[in-house]
Amino acid sequence: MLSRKELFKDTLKKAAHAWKRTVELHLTEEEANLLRLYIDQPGYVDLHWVMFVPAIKGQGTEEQQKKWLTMAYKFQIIGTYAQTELGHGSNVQGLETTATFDPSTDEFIMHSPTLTSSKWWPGGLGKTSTHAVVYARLITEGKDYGIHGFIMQLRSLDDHSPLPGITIGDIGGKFGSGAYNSMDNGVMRLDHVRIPRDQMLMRLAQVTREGKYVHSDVPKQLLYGTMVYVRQTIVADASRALSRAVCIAVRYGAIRKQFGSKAGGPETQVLNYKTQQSRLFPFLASAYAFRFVGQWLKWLYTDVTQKLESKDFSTLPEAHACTAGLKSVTTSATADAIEECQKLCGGHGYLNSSGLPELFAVNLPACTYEGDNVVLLLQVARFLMKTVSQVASGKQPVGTTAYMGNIQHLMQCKSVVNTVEDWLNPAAIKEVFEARALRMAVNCAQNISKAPSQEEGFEAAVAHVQLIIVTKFIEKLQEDILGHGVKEQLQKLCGIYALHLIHKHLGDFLSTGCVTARQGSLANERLGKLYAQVRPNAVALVDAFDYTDHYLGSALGRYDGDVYSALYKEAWKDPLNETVVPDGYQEHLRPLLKQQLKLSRL
Ligand SMILES: CC(C)(COP(=O)(O)OP(=O)(O)OC[C@H]1O[C@@H](n2cnc3c(N)ncnc32)[C@H](O)[C@@H]1OP(=O)(O)O)[C@@H](O)C(=O)NCCC(=O)NCCSC(=O)/C=C/CC(=O)O
Ligand SMILES: Cc1cc2nc3c(=O)[nH]c(=O)nc-3n(C[C@H](O)[C@H](O)[C@H](O)COP(=O)(O)OP(=O)(O)OC[C@H]3O[C@@H](n4cnc5c(N)ncnc54)[C@H](O)[C@@H]3O)c2cc1C
Repeated sequence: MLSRKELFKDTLKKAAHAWKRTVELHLTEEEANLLRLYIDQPGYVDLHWVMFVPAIKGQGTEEQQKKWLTMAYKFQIIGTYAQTELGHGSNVQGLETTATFDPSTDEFIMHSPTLTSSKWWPGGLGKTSTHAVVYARLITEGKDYGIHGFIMQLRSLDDHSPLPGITIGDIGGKFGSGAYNSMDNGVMRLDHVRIPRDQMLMRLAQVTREGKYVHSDVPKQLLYGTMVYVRQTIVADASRALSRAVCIAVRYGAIRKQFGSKAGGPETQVLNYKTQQSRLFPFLASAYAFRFVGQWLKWLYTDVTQKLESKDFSTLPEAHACTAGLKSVTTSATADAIEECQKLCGGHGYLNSSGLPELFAVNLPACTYEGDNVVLLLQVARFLMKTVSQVASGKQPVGTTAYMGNIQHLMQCKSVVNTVEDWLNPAAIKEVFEARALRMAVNCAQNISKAPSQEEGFEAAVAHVQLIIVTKFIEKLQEDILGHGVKEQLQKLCGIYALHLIHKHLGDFLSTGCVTARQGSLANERLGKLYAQVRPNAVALVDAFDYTDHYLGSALGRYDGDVYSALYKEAWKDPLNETVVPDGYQEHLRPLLKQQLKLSRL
């Protein structure tokens, strides 16, 4: 087991190799990220590509982009994204770091005025990054203009030592033993560090030589643009992580046999048990659902970015709501699913050699970074409340809230489901999800009008996001899908995804009158039938993810199913097994045993 310092050094070696190959092969950002996925390290290349570069692209002027991105693409500098502080992470407007303009020297003075203003968490900040985009309160002419981004050099490019006025280090070990512990999430304090005025990212606003603050014609929300970008990538990451865990649990469930042997015959595959299927197959369906909605979200983000370039900001609120909501719902579901997949594999799921503990440790923080999942859902609730009031004033909603324009019908419709088979009808499913989401949003708006609260709407936001995921799965099935019988299997998985949500949130559907108790029971009955129908193809459906054993990193999820010899082989690799008599026996165990033996002979 490597120490944290050895783990860090090993990861730095891998990351430096990845960067070298990135430059030598002239990789694009997309390709560099794929390379990062292959080495499967949430290391330094993450923040450099995923946040430092996008922040400069989104908030820098053309001139600033030209200057800084040229160096960043060639890895002449290594950047991170320093926004969160010890005292504030969710509340960006509450950040305390200051950037005070000094007209006498044409510089900003970057300072950490309090302990809680210490930058805290930025990945790669502790030991690796030479530069950062630092978010701070811009103060000029004695006035505080709120949070803006500034490019700062942190370390010497000669010997990597911190620059004067900068105290910088690692925040210490984190949950889990692997990847995130190889990452130097850092702490940084600034003691009146001066930077040139032109290192303020000036696309959104600028400060003139005289110190005048000038806001540009782009919405201030573009300050948050980098987080929108990352959140849409996180949905794809979640679908990948979930499909890895499901692949391991399904393959192992097909190999593992427990009980059920008759007359000395073979025991039963645990994947045949209904309890195993009802716990695992919704995750299999979710893995496909999140992959499809992630593909759609990537299209939405690209479309919004193109519109922004032509100064069309009309879809920015929708992009924020969709990226925030989908990041929240998919990462929470994925973290819960990976933990459950560990349990679905019994004791062996708890072994590091199963690959599941590390998968859990690396993906659990996704519920927090890039925005705490509750805080992000409250942003979606805010967006929904604005939409409901716009509908009330006669404005026709568009995009993912277009269904709210059908308010007359959806507020009173009754589900058309009368038989188990009716629950296979995508139109019936979509209408039930639309009605639930709309009715919950309207109920929330009515409650807020009676008693305004920032925290109303959490459940309505979940209902809206789940509707988006179900809708995108249904739309995916309306496309041409290659492969004999593939569409039929995906239709079953779409049914499982939607009906397991009805089962899980039946209270919502009943309390808003979208389904009756009988229809709810028919949904459960249909769900059980779908599990049985998917069982014969479950292994094929996870093989379809096409993960190599190397990438899966699991003795339980091996393609060849040779689980027990793999577990046994892995066990002997453990350092504890380097000696048959363990270190410590002579000092601690032997004296006790000898002493007790002697006493027993007296
Ligand atoms: C919670 C936030 C959004 C609160 O923002 P704030 O300005 O304080 O208040 P409002 O809620 O009133 O928002 C004002 C206005 O702006 C809109 N808006 C908010 N965010 C965005 C956005 N991203 N894009 C577009 N528009 C946005 C909002 O809808 C309001 O518009 P109205 O028309 O309704 O007025 C904010 O504090 C926030 O985002 N908090 C989360 C912080 C966060 O995500 N931090 C991540 C740090 S980086 C990180 O974690 C890296 C991890 C490393 C790794 O990934 O490995
Ligand atoms: C592994 C990892 C890597 C990270 N990397 C970076 C990085 O590279 N750069 C960077 O800048 N940051 C980074 N972060 C920090 C991360 O962005 C923040 O931790 C995250 O935004 C959550 O903010 P917080 O820690 O302040 O949580 P808090 O907001 O303090 O959350 C604590 C609790 O309060 C609740 N809460 C907060 N506000 C409200 C509200 N208004 N209503 C209801 N409940 C509320 C939350 O739901 C949560 O349950 C990283 C974090 C982690 C874990």
